[in-house]
Amino acid sequence: MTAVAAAGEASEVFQECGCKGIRTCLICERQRHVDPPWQLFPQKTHRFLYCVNTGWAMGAEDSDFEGWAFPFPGVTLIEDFVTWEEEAEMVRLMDCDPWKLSQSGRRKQDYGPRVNFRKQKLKVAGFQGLPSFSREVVQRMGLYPGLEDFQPVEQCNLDYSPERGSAIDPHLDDAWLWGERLVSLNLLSPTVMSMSREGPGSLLLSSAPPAGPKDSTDTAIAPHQSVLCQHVEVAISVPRRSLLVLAGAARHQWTHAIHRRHITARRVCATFRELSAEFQPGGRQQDLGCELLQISCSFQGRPV
Ligand SMILES: O=C(O)CCC(=O)C(=O)O
Ligand SMILES: [Fe+2]
Repeated sequence: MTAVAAAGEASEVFQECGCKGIRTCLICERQRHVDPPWQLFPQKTHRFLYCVNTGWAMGAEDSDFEGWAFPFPGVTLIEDFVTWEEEAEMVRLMDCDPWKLSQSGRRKQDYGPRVNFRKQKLKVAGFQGLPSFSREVVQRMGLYPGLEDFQPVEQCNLDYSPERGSAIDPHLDDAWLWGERLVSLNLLSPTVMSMSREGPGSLLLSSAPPAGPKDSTDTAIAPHQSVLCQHVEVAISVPRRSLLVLAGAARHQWTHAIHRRHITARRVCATFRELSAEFQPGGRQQDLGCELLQISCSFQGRPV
């Protein structure tokens, strides 16, 4: 047997995770005796914390920009979206179905059409809709301002654990098939969604607004400064049982990620996605969109 064949076989034998390419988790890092890539090249990051009351990103304590802030539109956080009992029942039902190994120590269950994003192709066959246990939570979403017309056609459950070193690298969600709002329900433990923007770019900072309600801040007279920075990160604290909606700039201009250090206990997240304009009435693929929507809201789904 050649060395290459032996190595190939060995990696199959040891493959207990779903990592590929540059992605790693604690399991494969231990087996391969490697460090995670993000530890090799630490970069200077300007850290901000998202304030739910003002909708601003505030310079972190003891950072270069403490006391400074900038508006961070496109984030909605709804606390206590499900009760403790609903949370327990949802996770119990999810655990009745198998979880598939995924990248970076995550496990996954997907209820949606099969999609090849690179080729922009999708298959309806096999998709039976969202699971029945989500009917009530999806209906509840429609009661909140900004979500009245939200009709998801995909639910993706992700399971994170500190033992596996689960995380999700900074990324933007697809915008060919998936629409404006990304809605995720955060279950079992709190976490932090890290929004980032790679520079070089300038940031227009104002002296931090008071932590009052979103529209009550008069920033016109506040001191301003424009700063050039390479790597900016805005941390959004996401409580257990809350619903996080990303839209607008938070959806399209800032990547989102969950760092390993922000998974401190088992966390299950259910992300709901709607169709893009291309698949909505008036769009080029409206018929396909209509078919997907009908299947989705039958709530007879099994994981695909
Ligand atoms: O776990 C999360 O909250 C984010 C998941 C996510 O970004 C994704 O599935 O695209
Ligand atoms: Fe995402």
